[in-house]
Order: sequence, then C-alpha cells, then structure tokens
Amino acid sequence: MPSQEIGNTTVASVPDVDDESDGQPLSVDHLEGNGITKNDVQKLKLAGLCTIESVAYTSKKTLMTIKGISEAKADKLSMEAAKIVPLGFTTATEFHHRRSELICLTTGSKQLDTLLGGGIETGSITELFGEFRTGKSQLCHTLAVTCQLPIDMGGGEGKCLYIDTEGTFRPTRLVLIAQRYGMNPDDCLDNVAYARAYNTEHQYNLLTQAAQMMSESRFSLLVVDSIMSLYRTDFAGRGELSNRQTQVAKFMRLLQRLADEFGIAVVITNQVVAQVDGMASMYNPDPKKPIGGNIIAHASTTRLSLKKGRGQNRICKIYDSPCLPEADCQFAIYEDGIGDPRDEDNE
Ligand SMILES: Nc1ncnc2c1ncn2[C@@H]1O[C@H](COP(=O)(O)OP(=O)(O)OP(=O)(O)O)[C@@H](O)[C@H]1O
Repeated sequence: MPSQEIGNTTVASVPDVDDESDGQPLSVDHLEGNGITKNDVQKLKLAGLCTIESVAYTSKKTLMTIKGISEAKADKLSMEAAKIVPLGFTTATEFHHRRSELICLTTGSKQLDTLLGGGIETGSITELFGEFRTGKSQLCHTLAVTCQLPIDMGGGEGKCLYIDTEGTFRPTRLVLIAQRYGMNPDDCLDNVAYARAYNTEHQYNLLTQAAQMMSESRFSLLVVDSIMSLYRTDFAGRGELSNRQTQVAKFMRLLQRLADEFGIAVVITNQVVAQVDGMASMYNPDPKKPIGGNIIAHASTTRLSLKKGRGQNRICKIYDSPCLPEADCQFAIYEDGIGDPRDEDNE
C-alpha cells in the first residue's frame, strides 16, 4: 500500500483493508468435499475455526468437543487440513526466511522501535506491564492507528481489533494520532473494531468472534487491555486460583493461535503487584512483578516493563524476549500519541 509524498510530509493512504488480499489464510469453506459437508464447515465456524490453519492447529480431542463432530469426522478434518497446511519439520534456512518477512508495527517512538528491533512484532504476543499511568493504554491507542499504515511507514496495512476490559478506550485519542500520520480520522476509526468485555467468559467469546472477523478481512493487530483484570474479579480467592489459571491458559492459547493463523501482532497489557520475596527487594528498592504467574510469563513472547519517568516521559525495559538483550529506553506520551522524548522534556 503506497504512501504519498505531499510537500515535505508523507501522508498515509488509509488502506482499503476489506480487499481480498494475498496472504490471508484460506477459509475453512475450502475443506468442503471429500466427506466434509457444508454443515460440518458451519459447525467449525461457529466454534471459531474459520480458516484451514485453525483446523490444522487444533487437536483431534478439541475438534471432538464441537457439537456434532464425531471422532471419525475429526480425523478426516485433521487429515484434510494437514494436506494444505505444512505441520512437519522445515530447515532453519526456510524458517529464517519466513521470520525475515515478519513485519513490525511502529510504536510512534523511534527509540522504542530501535529497542524492540523494529517495533512490535507480528505473529507473536507482546505484553506491556507496569503501574497505572505508565502509558500501557496510550501505547495501545497509538498502535491501533499505526497498524493501519502502509508497510513502508511502519504499519501492517490491516485493521485493529481492540478488546477493552477496563473501559479506558478513547476514540478521541485515535483522531489526534490519525491526524499526526496524515490519515483520515473517520477511515481510521472505521478500521478499529472495538468491544468492551464484561466478564471472562465474554472476553473469551470475543476471541471466537475475532477469529471470524479476521478470516473475512485483513487485521494486523489485536489488543487486549487489560488481560487479567476480569480474571482477578471473576475468580477471587486462593480456592479459585487453579481454575482461574486454567481459564487464562485457554485464553492465551487462543491468542497465540490467532497470532500464528493470521500473522497479527497481539498486544496485551497487564497490571503489577509488589514482589515480596527477599532476593528481588535486595537489588531493587521497589520490586513489582506482572500478575498472571507462569501462564502469562510463558505465553507472552516479548515482555516489556513500563515505568514512569520525568513529566510525560516513560521508561520501557525489555523484561523478557527470545532475541532481544535486556535494555531500556525512554519514550514520551503526547497529545498525538507515543513519541520520542523532546529535548525540553529532559531539561
Ligand atoms: N491527550 C494526552 N496527551 C498527553 N498525555 C496524555 C493524554 N492522555 C493521557 N495522557 C497521559 O497518559 C498517562 C496515562 O497512561 P495510560 O492511560 O496508558 O495508563 P496505563 O498505564 O494504561 O494505566 P492504567 O493501568 O491506569 O490503565 C497519564 O499520565 C496521562 O497524563
């Protein structure tokens, strides 16, 4: 999707993301035939399995939990999907080639993009955690706009799906950010599918809907702001901890499946609690850790810790990443979204 040069400014042409674009996963409709009926396909779609990839990535046991899918049918579905989606070994060269084609979404701050090796990676889950007012939601708002930009401007040429569990989404913020990038604010808002989640069951069901929407048009970003808040209230007390973690794991697994299936960037925000173990407080006077335990820790590919700095400045630290070293940088929150700290802010 080309950007246009107007005077000294590069103006983004807001993508017509409803275009049937290349690279979209194949619809599950293509499985029809060979003993798989239209009715079977409909059942898969109702269960949120809208692409052949989603069927290939789902275990036989899970396929059999779909109402009306027998063991024999589940076998048949897995077999047909595996004929189309490669599930075996590949060479590291081929994998390297595929990874080099992954797009990163710009955060709006050059320093932060550099820290992240280009921006927020697509095809994986990035967790932003920190205390209140550290800029988690503001970064999500900026990404909801930049994900729509052409690839040559640091975007993903796709729509954004935004699940808000705390009621902090503000479309007015998007208008100002869209204007900064020379986008038409109305088009930009139309490209953001927003849903407020009211309980954890609803939060999960929204992902099933998301799968359906993503199979119909090109999305490049899915935001869940914030991931744990409803789990904390729906599952209160120690007695419910194990059940809570099982449900969180199920949710995170579906998030990862969507990231793999549609090549989207998944960004989740998370709260922190004071860390009480002795070692942590020995080296850090104010130790805080993200909530959600090992489930969130293992399911998030990149974990970023956000802290307050001076004024509108914030500090982002790479807390965990499979390929980035532990390092940090500063960014700032402005009226028109996330940016680099300006000199006057540091004086
Ligand atoms: N229009 C704006 N211009 C500049 N800064 C803003 C603007 N809107 C909000 N902020 C700043 O963003 C900060 C809040 O950031 P954000 O909403 O991302 O917090 P958060 O980390 O998501 O916290 P919480 O956990 O409370 O949701 C505040 O310091 C606020 O002053």
